[in-house]
Amino acid sequence: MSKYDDLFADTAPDESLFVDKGALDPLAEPPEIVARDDQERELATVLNGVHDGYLPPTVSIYGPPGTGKTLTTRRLCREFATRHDTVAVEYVNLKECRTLFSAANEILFELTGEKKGAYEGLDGVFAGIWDALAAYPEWTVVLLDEVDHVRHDTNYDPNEFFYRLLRGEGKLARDISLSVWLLSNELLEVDLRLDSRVESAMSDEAVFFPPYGVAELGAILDPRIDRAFRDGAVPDAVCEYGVQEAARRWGDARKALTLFRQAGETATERGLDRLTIECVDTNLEQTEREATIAKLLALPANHFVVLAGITGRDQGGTIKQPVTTAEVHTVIQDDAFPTELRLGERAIRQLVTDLETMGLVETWIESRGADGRVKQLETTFDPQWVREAIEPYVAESAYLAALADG
Ligand SMILES: Nc1ncnc2c1ncn2[C@@H]1O[C@H](COP(=O)(O)OP(=O)(O)OP(=O)(O)O)[C@@H](O)[C@H]1O
Repeated sequence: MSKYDDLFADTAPDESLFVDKGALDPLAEPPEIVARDDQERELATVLNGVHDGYLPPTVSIYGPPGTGKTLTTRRLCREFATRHDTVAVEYVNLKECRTLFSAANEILFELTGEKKGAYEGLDGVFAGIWDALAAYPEWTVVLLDEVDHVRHDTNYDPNEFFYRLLRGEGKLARDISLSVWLLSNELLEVDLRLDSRVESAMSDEAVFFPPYGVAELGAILDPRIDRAFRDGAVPDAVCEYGVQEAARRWGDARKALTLFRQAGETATERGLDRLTIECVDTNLEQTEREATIAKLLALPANHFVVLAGITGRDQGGTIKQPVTTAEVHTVIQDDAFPTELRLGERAIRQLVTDLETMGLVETWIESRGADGRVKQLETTFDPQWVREAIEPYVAESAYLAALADG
């Protein structure tokens, strides 16, 4: 017997509680969308506008992560398009786009399978988009997912981008009927601080996806847990407990699926023949930690600097929270940022508001008697996680580099 026979025998999942772990993969398309009847109806009503000769120039689809925005919107549009030759749907994810140019190029790529070189500029890319759409059916719906990811880049003025997309000359000249559906966590007008020129070109059509409650998460998870685990491996009480905790903490289907996968892995590692509440508890924190760190890794550098300032250490080396904006300012003002990028108190306040909107920071006002009222800041998660996510940001600032060394 080679050592690999032993190794494979050792790691073979014969004691596993799973029969089809893939059923808990959040990326796997579920056969049925459940618990989103209201949103499906709203979206279907908008699409049916083609029968009256109208689709809104924009539709905002917004809500917190893992609430089914992408799944529901894509499926509904696809189903509608297969029933109507006059309608085409294209899906573009802008998550990786760091500039206005790359975002536009990504749309072009979806339409044509090709991208333009940088020398053709934004004008060249938009010309390509209008050329492509001229050959499309009468109505085109373009779904722009994670459009909020590109917002803070120095090269990116969302106003410029949206104005071209909605009012571009090439589009108007060719009478192209384009409906741009914007998927994001926040309502874009608020989030991107769009100017009135762009706002007037957008419609106020919006569909909100709220966090899932217990009953909704249960309806999503039950069939997938059934498929994923061996018969009897997930007692009802444990299933209910996990669903309740996932709903109370997150309302996020993606995290809830991950929680049950990890809890199943824990039970298997421990040689148990069924999932226990303890297995779920062990992974609640773990799931939260992974999801938060993923969020931290996607933050623009300035936001991360402020967050690091909120989780600075005191003289004794322990992380001090809560802190005030002034304290954050003091901590990070010695930074070796180029002067023009150094963050003043006003910029810090704005960044804190962003972080609060993203659910990473909470703030409250404390009365200090004669000293007046002071705003206090605190992370909504274990501040130590900021240190765990620091590596990719280290080159951005001397302050972060010092923290990473420390
Ligand atoms: N209503 C639902 N019915 C069945 N499965 C669902 C439902 N909602 C979410 N899911 C599951 O959760 C996964 C994540 O959902 P989705 O990607 O649509 O969330 P989202 O709101 O677009 O999230 P984000 O804002 O992070 O992009 C889906 O791929 C699917 O597996």
